[in-house]
Amino acid sequence: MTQRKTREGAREGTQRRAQRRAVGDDARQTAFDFDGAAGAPGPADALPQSDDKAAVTLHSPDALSTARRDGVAASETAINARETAPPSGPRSARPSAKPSEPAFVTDDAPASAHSEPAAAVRASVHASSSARAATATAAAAPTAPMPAEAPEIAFAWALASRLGRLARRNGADDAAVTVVEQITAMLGRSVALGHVCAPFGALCARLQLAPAVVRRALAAGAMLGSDAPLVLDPAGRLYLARHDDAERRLALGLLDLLRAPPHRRLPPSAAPSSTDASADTDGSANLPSDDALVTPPVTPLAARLARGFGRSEPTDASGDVDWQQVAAALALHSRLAVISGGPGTGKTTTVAAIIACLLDAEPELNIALAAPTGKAAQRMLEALAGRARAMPAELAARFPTVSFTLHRLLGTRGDGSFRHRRGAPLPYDVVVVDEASMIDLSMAARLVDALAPGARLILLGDKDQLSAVEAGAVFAELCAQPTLSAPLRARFGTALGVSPERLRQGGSAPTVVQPALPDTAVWLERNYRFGADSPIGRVAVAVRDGNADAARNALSAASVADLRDDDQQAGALWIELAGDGPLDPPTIAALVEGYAAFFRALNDWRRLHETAEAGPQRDQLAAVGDDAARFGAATHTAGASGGISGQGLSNAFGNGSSNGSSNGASGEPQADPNAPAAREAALLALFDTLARYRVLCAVREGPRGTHALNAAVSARVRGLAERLGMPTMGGEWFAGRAVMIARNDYPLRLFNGDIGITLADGQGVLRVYFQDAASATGFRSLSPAALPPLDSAFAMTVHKSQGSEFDAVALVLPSPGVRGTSRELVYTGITRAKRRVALIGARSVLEAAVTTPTRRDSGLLDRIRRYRPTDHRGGDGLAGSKTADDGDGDGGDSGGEPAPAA
Ligand SMILES: Nc1ncnc2c1ncn2[C@@H]1O[C@H](COP(=O)(O)OP(=O)(O)OP(=O)(O)O)[C@@H](O)[C@H]1O
Repeated sequence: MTQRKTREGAREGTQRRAQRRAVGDDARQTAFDFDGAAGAPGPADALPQSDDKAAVTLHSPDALSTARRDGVAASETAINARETAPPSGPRSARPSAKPSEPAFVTDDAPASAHSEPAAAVRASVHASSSARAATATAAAAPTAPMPAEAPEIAFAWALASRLGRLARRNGADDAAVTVVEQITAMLGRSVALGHVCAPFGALCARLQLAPAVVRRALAAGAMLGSDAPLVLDPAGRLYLARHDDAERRLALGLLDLLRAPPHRRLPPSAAPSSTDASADTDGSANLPSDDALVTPPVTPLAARLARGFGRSEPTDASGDVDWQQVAAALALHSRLAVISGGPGTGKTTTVAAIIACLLDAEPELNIALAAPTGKAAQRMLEALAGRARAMPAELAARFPTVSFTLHRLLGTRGDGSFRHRRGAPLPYDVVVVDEASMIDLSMAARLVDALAPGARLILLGDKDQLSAVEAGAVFAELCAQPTLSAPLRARFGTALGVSPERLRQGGSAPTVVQPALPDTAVWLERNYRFGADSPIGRVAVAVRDGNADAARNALSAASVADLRDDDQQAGALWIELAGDGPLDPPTIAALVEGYAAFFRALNDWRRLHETAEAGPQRDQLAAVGDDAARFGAATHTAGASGGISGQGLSNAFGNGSSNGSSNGASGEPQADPNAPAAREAALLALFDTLARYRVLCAVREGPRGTHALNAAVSARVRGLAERLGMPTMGGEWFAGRAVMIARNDYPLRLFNGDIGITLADGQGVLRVYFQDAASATGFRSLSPAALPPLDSAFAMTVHKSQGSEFDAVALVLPSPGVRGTSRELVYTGITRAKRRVALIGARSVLEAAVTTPTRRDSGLLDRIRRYRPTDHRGGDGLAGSKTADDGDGDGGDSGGEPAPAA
């Protein structure tokens, strides 16, 4: 008996794990967590191997982001997984069963399958063959080879296939399974494109099926309800359960942040006593003061801000509203501050002032700096360290000295869970996150969950940049309506000496509907770096505003020859490229020459490792220079060689000015080659010069994608390395190859986006060098064979460039007709440039991108509004709202959707 129960439990456990895998859930995503109710876990190998493999490949968050980034590769992975998945039901109903079978078409379902929903489905389906065809094309994956740019189709197909099988196992008949497949294919496609949810009514309309029919089919497959893979919310949004769970936790967490004022994590006995709010002389005596809990004695807000910003006067002499100060005041007041601004609008300046104000009041405050990528985290730390140096020494000494990636901050474990979460919070009083527009929904929920009670969260970012690769646009949503309540406007207006009426922005006029999260967001719109008349600033604003004419006017028409300008004159260039094929050789040669300073630094490194006399080296260089000069002459005259020009190469290798290398790029090396300092200086010069310039692409694939351009640039660099006698290894490794890590590797402490440079070590062996703040030298090197997946880094996607800045950027638009550009992408690419940006492509592509903003479906703000009214129930009001929402799976059936049509 006991044995039978154990076997049954094991079977049930296996089944439940299989279900969970089927929708790509994992132990962290608890909304669809069967374990609480499951029997004893079954043997791990109970599932067919192919089933396991497919589920893991297709649905882990990493897989989805990889799918979106990797185009063909991901599609192929998904297809392989689909094709290796075992059959699970009658052949006629399996979308994956037969390549030639049109996916998601119900006509050939067996007649015996007719249930009531099946009959309705069948009737609708017969009436809508064109809709079926459209659906199969747009959402459900075709069985023909996938187009390279359609990883979302592969994901949609795989999800549909999984959930179709799950529905069948749950007892749905063929027709209901077909509906499940169709609707989940469309949902999967939306999710893969970054939406958190999809409008159920619109999905039904596209299928030309009544919502009631679809709901009954979903119910027949046990797709909705407790522990089910899908959730339909009261407003008619269809979610994957894990996204519903993440959105719910995030909404509740954000409301929780706003419910109580900030306070420190001090034990009660050590906590400072409260201070009378009336001591605050800035006119806010009736407001609950943030200072009351944390800062005895309270300093007037105006004085605090003036000190934090290092000004003698609190108010802006021009009489304009100083939104940096407003943002800082908000961050001091509230536990949540969302500060959005483009590059150069003063986000770093503002957050430095906020930290100074907080540390000034509470020297022991624990502050964490974090960002979604290692690069962005490092940039923030360096920028803040720079600001701290201008502050009083005792204050500067208390500034944070480390920064984290979000994964590191939260403590990613090998099994994919996180050390810090609700119940095991982060040991910080303040968490500052830069580049927050890159945070997806799941990470945002985890971050908010992991905050200590009373801790503050300060999010910095640019709402107009690309959103996260994964589902969600949390940052843009949170700062969509930057609205200050009347009491705060009064308080801040008094402190800053401006009328409260002027403290409105983003169209937050009095008539605007109440925002979901007032008193949390501020936009910084004045650009202190570019100035109103700078070409980069003008074109960035025009693109941001969707004004294609203004964008065109702000760009200067240029030719490929202008790209060769090694001095990288400031400006915003437009280089028209007709046709849709690969870039022509002169254009590629010009793009390569952008790396001239890097090549000079590379040559310095080589010289440090030469054992031969200087004479032969110069001879060798001269020979290479001659060779290239011939190439260059051909390029200039015939315009077709694709070589590096004589001018470019002679600059690159020591005959030109030495603006690339810190240890003297021209002539002989100026440092003792055996001194570690000389090696470090040469390495630093390599990283510095590499960081000055980058070729950015909208897409990876295609003739104007990163793969093609990396191959073209790499071929040139490799050729140079060979001619200089620098080592190469196999087909892809050569001295001078710049690489970018494509996947986090925690044991190696390498993270997605980390940049390395391949160089010969003292023994002439190729190693990849990385900057490493933890190392005494500032660098470390690893064997190429030890590295996680990587790409060459001479050309990178705009997505990958987020969080980085370069002096000069060449932004290559895709060929006409290739999807992948958007307003946000072009804006993000342009704003990576500090001095010069060159846009290269077809006019039609630029115009289409500028006029195509990205919109992401989400229920976050609605959910916050929905949960909010329960706030005044008292006690754990927000938790009460959770209960109301928990029933969404079933509740959705009754709320938000029209009554079932007969
Ligand atoms: N209120 C101000 N008055 C004058 N100069 C300012 C002001 N705020 C910022 N700056 C200057 O503008 C430049 C850009 O500021 P900051 O680095 O803070 O902007 P940012 O938004 O963090 O830029 P990025 O996103 O590119 O890092 C800096 O040189 C800074 O000193």
